[in-house]
Parts: sequence; structure tokens; C-alpha cells
Amino acid sequence: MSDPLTVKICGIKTPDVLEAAILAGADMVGFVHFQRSPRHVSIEEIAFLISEARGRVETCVLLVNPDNSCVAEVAALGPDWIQLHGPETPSRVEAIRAEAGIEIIKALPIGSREDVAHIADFIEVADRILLDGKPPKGADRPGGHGETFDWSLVNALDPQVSFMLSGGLTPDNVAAAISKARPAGVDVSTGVESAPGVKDIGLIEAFIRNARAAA
Ligand SMILES: O=C(O)c1ccccc1NCC(=O)[C@H](O)[C@H](O)COP(=O)(O)O
Repeated sequence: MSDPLTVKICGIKTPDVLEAAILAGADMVGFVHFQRSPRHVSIEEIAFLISEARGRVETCVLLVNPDNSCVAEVAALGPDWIQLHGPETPSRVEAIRAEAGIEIIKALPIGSREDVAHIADFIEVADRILLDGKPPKGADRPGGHGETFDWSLVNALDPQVSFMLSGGLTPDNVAAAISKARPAGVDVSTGVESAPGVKDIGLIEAFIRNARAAA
């Protein structure tokens, strides 16, 4: 039997939404620590959210090109995962994994076959790979834009490579995405919001329900 699908709800900012995501059956929740994001949460807020989540759902802190002091500060909070969502090189990902002593998700933007070929450089240095859409031109942050990509591009990937899928997923398209890309997990933020940074509990429930039904 294949492993169950991991469902991650990213960009959670408040305890009530965290609680709703847990009750709806999320496997992992993500907290964004990046000032320019409408989903940014402070270190103190993340500490509280992790303490509420511990033992109930896996936690992930999303960082963009963090320096060593930021990595140490986040690692001290004890999340299960750190997600690197910036232009980190393979050697920097490896160094952050060693510094943090925490499992790493490396997010990679996909828009072409060349981008898919680039994934191989990260297999050994990250614990999970997350494939995302490319940010729109001129965007001031590297993710969380609700941008999909051509899911058939992942057919060029070595079938042994396990990956999570994100980028523009919604309750309406998650089943098609799972059927086409066959990911080990799905990750959503924008597609379960009523406005940037404002999660909609009904959409979170529908997303998880539809992802589970499709898996
Ligand atoms: O959410 C943000 O604002 C953000 C800022 C900087 C880097 C990444 C960011 N989000 C990425 C995610 O939340 C997820 O991991 C995922 O890519 C969600 O994508 P989407 O559903 O398209 O918003």
C-alpha cells in the first residue's frame, strides 16, 4: 500500500484557524516568518502556535534565505520542519539543515523542464521537496501567490523522487492535481483564504476533504 497523502495548510496566523485545521484533519501546518508576507507571524506568535500544535499536528516554519541567527532562533522553538522558500543553494540548504538539526523542506519554483531537472541538485540535501508555481514578474515575495504550474511537467521527474505539490491549489482543483501529478503531499495557502492572509475555515475543511477523497 502506498504512503498516505500529507496535507499541509500553510500561512496560519491565529490559534482559532490552527484549531480548525487540526480538527479538519491536516497533517502539517505552516507558519510564515517573512516580513513582506500578508501571512507573516513573529517569533513570539510562532512559539505560541507551536506550543498549541505540539503532539497534534506537524509544524513547519517557512523562511526565505535566512541567516544563521534566524535559523537558530527558529530551531529553538522546536518545529518539526523548516521550509526554505527562497533562492537558497544546495550547499546553503545543507548548512541550514546541519545548523538547525531539524528536517528541511526545500521549495522550488517550477515553470519549465529545466526547473524540473534542477530538482536533482536538492535531493540529497533536503528531507522533502516542495514544488510550487513561479511568482508573478515583479513580485515582492517568492511564494504564496496562488500561481499554478503545468502539473504534467513533473512526469519528467524520476518516479523514485517523492515530492509535495503546491501553487494555486484549491478545494476545486486539488483532486485533479493529485490525479495528474501523483504527489506524496499537497500544500495550500492562498486557495483556502477569503482575502490575502485571511483563512476561511470552510475552505480548509473542503480542501482536506477533497484531497483525502482523491488520494
Ligand atoms: O505565503 C506567503 O506569503 C509566502 C511568502 C514567501 C514565501 C512563501 C510564501 N508562501 C508559500 C506557501 O505558503 C506554501 O508553501 C505554498 O507554496 C502555498 O502556495 P499557494 O497556495 O499558491 O499560496
